[in-house]
Amino acid sequence: MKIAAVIVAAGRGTRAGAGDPKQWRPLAGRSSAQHAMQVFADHARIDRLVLVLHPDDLAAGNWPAQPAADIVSGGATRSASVLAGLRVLEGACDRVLIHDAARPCVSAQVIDGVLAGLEQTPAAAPGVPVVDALWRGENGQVAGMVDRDNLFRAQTPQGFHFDSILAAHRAFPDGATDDVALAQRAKLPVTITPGSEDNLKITLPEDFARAERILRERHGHQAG
Ligand SMILES: Nc1ccn([C@@H]2O[C@H](COP(=O)(O)OP(=O)(O)OP(=O)(O)O)[C@@H](O)[C@H]2O)c(=O)n1
Ligand SMILES: C[C@](O)(CO)[C@H](O)COP(=O)(O)O
Repeated sequence: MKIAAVIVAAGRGTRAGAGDPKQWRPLAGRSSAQHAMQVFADHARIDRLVLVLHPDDLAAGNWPAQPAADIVSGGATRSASVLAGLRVLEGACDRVLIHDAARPCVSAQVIDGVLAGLEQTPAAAPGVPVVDALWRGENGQVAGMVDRDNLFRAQTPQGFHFDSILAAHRAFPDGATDDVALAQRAKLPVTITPGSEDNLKITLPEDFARAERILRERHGHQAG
């Protein structure tokens, strides 16, 4: 059983504010992309890593030498970037985990959960149950309550039987917000596996400080 991970790092991080793209800014001594890649590189069951880069970063030679990965140029959308990563793995793996470079605090436990989920269904991904009450707002006022039962916040890595997700990407070239959404369009059953509050995606400027705190606690003095 060959298992690969595709780390998508071809976005520009516009919501994270000015400066370098979020996946390349230093966090506890390394970039977010490098932290994320290292967790997959250190995992005993992952055989190969693919890093998908923005064409500008590729042209400028802006990516970490370690850990070792196949380097691929991404597309204008997240789905296009994922497909570029999948293409280089065709015929070379049985399972693939697709992960955001902007989620630096992923853990081996979250990865293990996804791999266990893939024993049940062709797709599996981590989710965190919604615990807060949910309101629907209109013009700044509460207009109603939304039932929180059975709602989850989606995370990555999202895992798949390789041939199933490649076929889904090819069948729906217009893409979807993430690979689970695409799997849903392709009618693949998706097992929800345990996510983690720590496995945040850096999206807004305030997310950097939270990710840095988690990484410093995890790595202690080694993180610099
Ligand atoms: N064309 C794209 C767009 C996104 N991503 C990657 O997909 C992940 C999650 O996407 P998101 O948080 O939306 O990243 P950005 O598109 O970079 O952010 P923004 O929407 O704020 O510009 C990130 O690791 C990002 O680099 C990608 O590889 N290719
Ligand atoms: C893939 C993802 O991280 C799952 O939570 C997410 O869909 C990325 O895009 P978003 O635009 O920030 O929702």
